[in-house]
Amino acid sequence: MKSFDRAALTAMLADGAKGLSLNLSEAQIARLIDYLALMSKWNSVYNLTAVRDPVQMVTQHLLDSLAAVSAFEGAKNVLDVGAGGGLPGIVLAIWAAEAQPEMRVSMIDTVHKKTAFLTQVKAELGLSNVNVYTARVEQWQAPQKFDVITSRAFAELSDFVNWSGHLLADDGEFIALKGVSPDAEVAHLPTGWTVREVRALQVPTLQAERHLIFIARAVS
Ligand SMILES: C[S@@+](CC[C@H](N)C(=O)[O-])C[C@H]1O[C@@H](n2cnc3c(N)ncnc32)[C@H](O)[C@@H]1O
Repeated sequence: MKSFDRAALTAMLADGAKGLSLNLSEAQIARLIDYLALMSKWNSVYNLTAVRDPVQMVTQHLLDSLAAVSAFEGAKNVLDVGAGGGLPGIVLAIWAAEAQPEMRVSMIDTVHKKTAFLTQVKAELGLSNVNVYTARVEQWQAPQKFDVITSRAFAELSDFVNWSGHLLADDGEFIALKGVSPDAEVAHLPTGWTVREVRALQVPTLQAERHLIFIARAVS
């Protein structure tokens, strides 16, 4: 399906969310599809994703990000580094707006075109729980520290931690969204950091491995 068949995409997303045991409301599903429509519409201008087929976008972007959201339960102040077109940050914010209203989701990217798109998504979807920043994360001083810092398809774990560690609260944690379990990257984590958990994820309709890597400061 190359055209945007809203009803079919909505049904597919609702099925996938059930498969993840996520109790999404009709309003959450509708907002996620609105986001997909914006990404689809603006992709050629903003170069947001190589995935062009809306059906593939449901699986590879929406369900892939939704599979991770339960790991963020209880987080208050989340940063998505290298957010690009908003994955997982926008999906997390749409989920949290109803499920965790006290959560704020900040997104940072170096590319102005991408953060302009994120600002537009925030306005069009009325996501008052979102902040967008344009900067290199390693040079950025945030208004406050974050209790969770996440990324998907951003960098090796050592770079992720080295470049963003100054933004993490003392008792905070990184949650990296990865494909196959990145054992070599885990082995090369910089001193002072420890992997708390590697959690395998099952993404409905996606025939590929997915893992969440939880990293915290090592206790000395
Ligand atoms: C492969 S994309 C992934 C985008 C999104 N997370 C996703 O999964 O679709 C990596 C993103 O990281 C951004 N990026 C690269 N280096 C960065 C840095 N030092 N600070 C902030 N963003 C950076 C790029 O501009 C790009 O949008």
